[in-house]
Amino acid sequence: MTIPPARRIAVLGAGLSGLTAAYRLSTLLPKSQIYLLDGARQGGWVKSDKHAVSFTTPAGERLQGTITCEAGPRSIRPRGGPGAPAMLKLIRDAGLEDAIVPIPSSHPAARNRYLLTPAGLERVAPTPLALLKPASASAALVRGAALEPFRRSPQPYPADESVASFFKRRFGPRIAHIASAFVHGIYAADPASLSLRSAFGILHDAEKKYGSVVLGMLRGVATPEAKAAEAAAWAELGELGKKREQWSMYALSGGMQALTAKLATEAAANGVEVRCGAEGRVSGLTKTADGVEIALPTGPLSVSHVVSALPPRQLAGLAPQLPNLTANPSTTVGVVNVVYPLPPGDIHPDGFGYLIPRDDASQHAALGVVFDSTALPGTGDGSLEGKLTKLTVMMGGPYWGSYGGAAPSSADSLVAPALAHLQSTFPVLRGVEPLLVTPHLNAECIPTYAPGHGARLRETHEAIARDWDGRLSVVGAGYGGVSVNDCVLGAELVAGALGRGEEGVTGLERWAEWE
Ligand SMILES: C=Cc1c2[nH]c(c1C)Cc1[nH]c(c(CCC(=O)O)c1C)Cc1[nH]c(c(C)c1CCC(=O)O)Cc1[nH]c(c(C)c1C=C)C2
Repeated sequence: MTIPPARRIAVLGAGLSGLTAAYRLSTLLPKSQIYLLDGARQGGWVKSDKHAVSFTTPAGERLQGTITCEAGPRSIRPRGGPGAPAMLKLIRDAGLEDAIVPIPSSHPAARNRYLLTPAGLERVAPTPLALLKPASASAALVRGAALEPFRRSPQPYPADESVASFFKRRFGPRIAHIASAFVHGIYAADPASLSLRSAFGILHDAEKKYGSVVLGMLRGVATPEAKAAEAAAWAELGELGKKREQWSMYALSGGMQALTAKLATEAAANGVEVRCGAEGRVSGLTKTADGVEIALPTGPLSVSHVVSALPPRQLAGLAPQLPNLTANPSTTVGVVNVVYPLPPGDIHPDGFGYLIPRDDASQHAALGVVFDSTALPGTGDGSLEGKLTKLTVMMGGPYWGSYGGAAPSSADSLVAPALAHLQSTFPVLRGVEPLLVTPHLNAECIPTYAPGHGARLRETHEAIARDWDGRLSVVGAGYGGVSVNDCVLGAELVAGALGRGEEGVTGLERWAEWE
């Protein structure tokens, strides 16, 4: 049964998820009044800062221009689940197709990713040369993969477990240690605190179905229905869907903020009322007979439906009866952009960057380094490209939590350890003055899905459906994935359902049958 589309909808939170929901609702329900409310800045963790720089090259050439540094997400994946076509469709619909900067699969950033081990930087690829070095990480990965199919699975098979326990069980402690680097590079989390099923569900499914991760990956675990749905989503994108097959990732000219800024502009042009900053600070939600009353500094706002794109913990403060919203911690990440007046080739190997397994750079609390100049060419540095080197040091996460330390109180205190870390990896930088150093302390920016997350989402779904009369939906990284694609997908699913006039949309329907 369908009900008439809601007429007054408030979206809480103006990060990527909230902006996507508000923009899409404004296109699907042009006669409805949409509000976008956020007590902080528009854009959330997406922040592309422009900086003017001028410098003299080692050859004596005087250069000046503007460069873009990302404090948050910087690249997008054109594959890997239904979020990928959803993101590309959003970009196209918002009129940003021309801003896409594809990174082809043949590009060094796509081919070369490194691990920093006590022996130095090692390319993650099972090259014959690496395999001849028994101590190399690549050789360990190949050995681990060869032995994995012969390991037994526990009976009964666990409903969920931590990523650390899974890797130790299936591959042994050496590979579990290497895997910590990949967990740092996506979740900035301690593998012992992260749910395998919610973070790397494909590994859980592979072992459960085939008794072996390696066999499962070779045979594939996606259901025919999921494959068909994804193929249809790509087909709907026509030429663009075809073109992306050649890309390993893509970025946006002007940086990721080009997307959030465009969504905000388009939403406002479609009549969305945007209130960000003090006037958008929501202090309470009350269910009424025919909708929801939102407490704002300027007085109550009555709407027929609320879409929360707030972090679950923040929503818990507004709807304390809802279960499980405070079950997951979030991790704080230090992001330090450093720009040197040297060409990238003088500093680092060609590639995307490197990750660091647990403890291998603990004195700097370093998780990894992105080689921005080579990873994201063509995103806004114009004539300075190739003349300077932009690096981003990612720090903190579990080092400021379960690994034992505490988060620093200011972003400025990240500068010294970030520079020391770069100098220890690249001795050529000792004595080179950076052109620019911009530290950011992104407090509680990535949720760590604790084991059992999926089952808790099912309970939250049931509670919203039962207690909110179809008036509340939830979207955002706190629920169904931390990538920008996941954020867009969650918001699109909710906006699409509301746009079709569907009843009782919680945003957590995907977990309704979770076992
Ligand atoms: C070192 C810290 C981090 C780096 N990136 C992130 C952190 C915490 C954040 C991040 N990276 C990825 C995601 C999810 C998906 C997305 O939005 O695209 C998030 C939230 C993607 C990702 N990055 C790496 C891997 C293996 C993945 C998974 C998907 C893929 O293969 O692209 C590796 C990686 N991350 C960082 C570096 C330096 C690095 C590899 C060298 C930085």
